[in-house]
Amino acid sequence: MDIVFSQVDHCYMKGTPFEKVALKDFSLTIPSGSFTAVIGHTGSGKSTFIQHINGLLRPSSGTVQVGSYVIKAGEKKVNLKGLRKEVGFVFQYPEHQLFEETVEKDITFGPVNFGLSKEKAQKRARELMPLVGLQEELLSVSPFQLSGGQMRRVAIAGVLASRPSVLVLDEPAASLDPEGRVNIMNLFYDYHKTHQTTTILVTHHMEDAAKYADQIIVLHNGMVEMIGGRELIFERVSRLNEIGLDLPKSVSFLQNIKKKFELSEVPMEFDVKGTSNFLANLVTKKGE
Ligand SMILES: Nc1ncnc2c1ncn2[C@@H]1O[C@H](COP(=O)(O)OP(=O)(O)OP(=O)(O)O)[C@@H](O)[C@H]1O
Repeated sequence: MDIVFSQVDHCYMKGTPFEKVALKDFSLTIPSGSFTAVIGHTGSGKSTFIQHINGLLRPSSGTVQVGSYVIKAGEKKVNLKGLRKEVGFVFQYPEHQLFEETVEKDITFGPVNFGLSKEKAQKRARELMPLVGLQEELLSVSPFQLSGGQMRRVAIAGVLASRPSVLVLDEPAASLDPEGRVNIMNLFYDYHKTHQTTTILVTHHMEDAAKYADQIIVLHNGMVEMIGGRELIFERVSRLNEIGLDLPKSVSFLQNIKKKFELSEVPMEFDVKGTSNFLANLVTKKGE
């Protein structure tokens, strides 16, 4: 599903002394099936932006279009239930949203609520367990008996169980150790590749933006500061620094190599472990 924002403004507490314009003249397109990273310093508007994608927030002016769903400022008639089935959200600490007596009930809650039969939802839950790295036997236990990492995986399975066309990830690996974060991020990346899900990742981790995203959106003061592929974004080092963002280490390393050896181009492509494909090829060639 393409996602198109056209001249969107969002103002909190409009008409009060606390009025705050959080998005200004926001226009962009997220192509269907892409992996987009959204970066920006604290308060730049990332959360406000993503909450427009499933109608949790509505534009104060302008239009948000998600596939065939159109949310126009001032218009109330939108089929939000249909839209929310299509757009899955994984917030920070998704495990805090678990509430059912068993893992299976938690995973099947969303799809059953959206009208899928209990049997079909249970089948999906069984299929999802290995995909999120959990044993099927855990379906019958209480999610509150599990470890924090397992609970997070249950919550993620619960979002995937509704088979969303768009997956919005708001720092889904928050608080995990480096290995845990790589595992969770690779899970989402594999899911995105297999199902062609339009994936939007909000992150403070520039490395994750470099590693996974086809498109990067940089926000600053509620506005789209930059939008484009890695090469385009990471070339603008001084502007990124000005707005409080650092280059990912892997990217600055590659740029130093480019400068030192006076290379015309060094492709900014990384495998899922974050290894530069360019450097890996060089090493292989040298060893041949
Ligand atoms: N409910 C609200 N009421 C009033 N102002 C708000 C509200 N939510 C956010 N804001 C303000 O809107 C601006 C954008 O906030 P937003 O949470 O979208 O930024 P963010 O980039 O997601 O920040 P962070 O990285 O800290 O999560 C900030 O100035 C924030 O203080």
